[in-house]
Amino acid sequence: MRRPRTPGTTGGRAPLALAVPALLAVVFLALPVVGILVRTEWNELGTHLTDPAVIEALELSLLVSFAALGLSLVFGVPLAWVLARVPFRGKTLVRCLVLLPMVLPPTVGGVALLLGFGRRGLLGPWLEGAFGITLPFHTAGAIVAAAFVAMPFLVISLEGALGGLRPGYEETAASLGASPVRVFRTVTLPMVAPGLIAGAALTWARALGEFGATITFAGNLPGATQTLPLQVYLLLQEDPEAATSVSLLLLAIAMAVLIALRGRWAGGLTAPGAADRRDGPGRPAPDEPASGAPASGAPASGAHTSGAPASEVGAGAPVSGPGTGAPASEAGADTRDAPKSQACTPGSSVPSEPDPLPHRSSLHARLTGFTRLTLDAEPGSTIAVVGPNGAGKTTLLRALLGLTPRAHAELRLGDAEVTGLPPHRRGVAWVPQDGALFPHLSALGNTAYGLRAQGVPRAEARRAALSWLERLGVGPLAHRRPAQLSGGQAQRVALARALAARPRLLLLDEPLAALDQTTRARVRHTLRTHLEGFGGVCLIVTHDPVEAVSLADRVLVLEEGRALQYAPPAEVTRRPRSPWVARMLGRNAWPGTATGDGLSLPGGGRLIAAEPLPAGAPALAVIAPEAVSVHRRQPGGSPRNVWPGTVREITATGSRLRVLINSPEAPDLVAEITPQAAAELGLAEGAAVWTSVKATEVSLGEL
Ligand SMILES: Nc1ncnc2c1ncn2[C@@H]1O[C@H](COP(=O)(O)OP(=O)(O)OP(=O)(O)O)[C@@H](O)[C@H]1O
Repeated sequence: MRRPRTPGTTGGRAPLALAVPALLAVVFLALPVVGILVRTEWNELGTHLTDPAVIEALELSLLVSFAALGLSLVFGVPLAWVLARVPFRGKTLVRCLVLLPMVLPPTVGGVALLLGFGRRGLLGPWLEGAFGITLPFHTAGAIVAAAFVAMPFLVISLEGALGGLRPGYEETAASLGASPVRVFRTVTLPMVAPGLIAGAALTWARALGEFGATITFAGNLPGATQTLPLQVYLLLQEDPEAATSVSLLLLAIAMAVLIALRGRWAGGLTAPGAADRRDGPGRPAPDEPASGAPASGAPASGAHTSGAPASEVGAGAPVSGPGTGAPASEAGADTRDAPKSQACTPGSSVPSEPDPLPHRSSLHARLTGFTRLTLDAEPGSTIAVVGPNGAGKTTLLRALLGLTPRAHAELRLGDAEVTGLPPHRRGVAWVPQDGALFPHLSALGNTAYGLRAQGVPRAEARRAALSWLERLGVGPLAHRRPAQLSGGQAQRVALARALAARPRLLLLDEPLAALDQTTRARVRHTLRTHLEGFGGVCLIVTHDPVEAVSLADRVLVLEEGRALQYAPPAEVTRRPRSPWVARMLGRNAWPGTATGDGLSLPGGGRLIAAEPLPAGAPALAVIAPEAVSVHRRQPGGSPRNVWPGTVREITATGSRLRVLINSPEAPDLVAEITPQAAAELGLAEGAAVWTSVKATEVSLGEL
């Protein structure tokens, strides 16, 4: 069997024109190393390396290199973070400064240090006068010289790792209540650990081998600044064999560091987050039913649809007001005073109930900037946010979190005015599209994160977290890392983590987008069940009409940052206010201008409606696909709207067929018919047909 070709390899022999210089390069690099190995007097090695002067230099080298590493960590880590995360003018200049010691000849670096920190340098007299610190000819000087040349390795390596870390992790941590310092300590640092360790190792190795800047700036004083590389230089003149032995020691240390890193720094450093979710929520994977998971096959729709009146929608105008009678508020009222165990989902096996239910909070938000709308919602209600790509759904969520300058939200949650608060103090939990589970924590650690950030003791936080995981049917997976969870399981853990943080407002960004159809129905059911026990307001961004209708009490339709409609799902289904939302709901939607008897279409056609609008108004006609009749011959009789057409596409939806028909006299029309009817009509793609729609089936609404 032939071995598969590694991507990026030629799969054959290297051409001679490349192979020969490549081989010469290897020889060029290897020869000096071989020279040391060959010329070392192995029987004298012990004597040379145990010489008191060598031991003293080795000790000094270790002290200097570790102290330089410490300095680099203390100053370099924050510098790398600022460079990676904070936009500021002059960043390119700062990056050049960081890189400078790497390209500058070390002796020039030493001269520069003298002019900066030396006795007659810019800062030297002040250091000496105020603190009594003299750097040249002191160990402190050797440390400064080593840190100067070595710190860039740490900064560059860590900045690269931070740049590869998606901000979603840190933003989610903040939304769970973690302060910026806590986020840095518990999320950022662990996730960039490989880059940090690699950078630290190289920094240390570079500091250990430092020569030029040290001898120029700090001098060559035995016991104070004479490190091993300086000792080698000295020995080379007095005792070349001993110099070779000490060189071998430094060579061994350098090789050990490189082998430990295994090429991680030099191009092989993978961005954390790229490999951390081998098969996380981003992967559509079957959702193994965990024990305790709610049974599938439960009804997935119609839980919350209601006939609550549609409220007025418009930019800057409240799209809803408290007390609009949304059904969730009624459901919420049922649970408001109920004991916790009753408020929880019936049927979900919850062994213990250590955590209180989240706060009951209403929502009042007024958004300005790219998003311009006012939103009011009752405690316990769920709002589906829908709209075409670029409508501003994510911007709305990020504005509510206080994470974007593109839109500003004046936000009140219950009695709390949170507008001026930073994201971690708002009580707004966010579940991004991919879940953003922290890859270095188990499902339990992830779920306990918010409570720990809020100061809940570890044992209590973990008990509450386990309870939430069990509620969501993933308790048995508590000790798995995110990479060991299927897409559906990871989504449940992400939801448990958000709910466990006891938010007042819950933001779910396409929570089911990554799941396959079967899993989606099951997770949707779980989600709906658990949202029923949630006392705050929940916003769910979705592109899925079933999700919008089955999960939400109200649907917010966005377009270009404005609210086009904010109404219960039944109202949106019956009277969609935009062609996009009508089509999302599977309806035919024709925009046009109202006439005395129906609609005048932009292409010149006409549509007769039983209940016309005042003439001249821009209007949208909505026709349910089931109301479209398909014929092989021109129909006579009562239908007032009849068009000739051609079948363009036939697709199956459940037990029915959707037939897309083009017509020269009208916009595209979708008809939904039974397979039996299609067979009787002999429908096939390209078939010539007639379509008809009764005037009473045309619903007209103002745009
Ligand atoms: N950081 C940004 N800077 C400038 N424009 C942006 C930025 N982020 C988003 N936009 C723009 O703002 C608009 C709204 O974007 P947003 O991501 O909120 O849309 P969305 O409704 O979530 O879209 P989708 O369904 O594709 O996720 C888009 O036109 C987008 O190009």
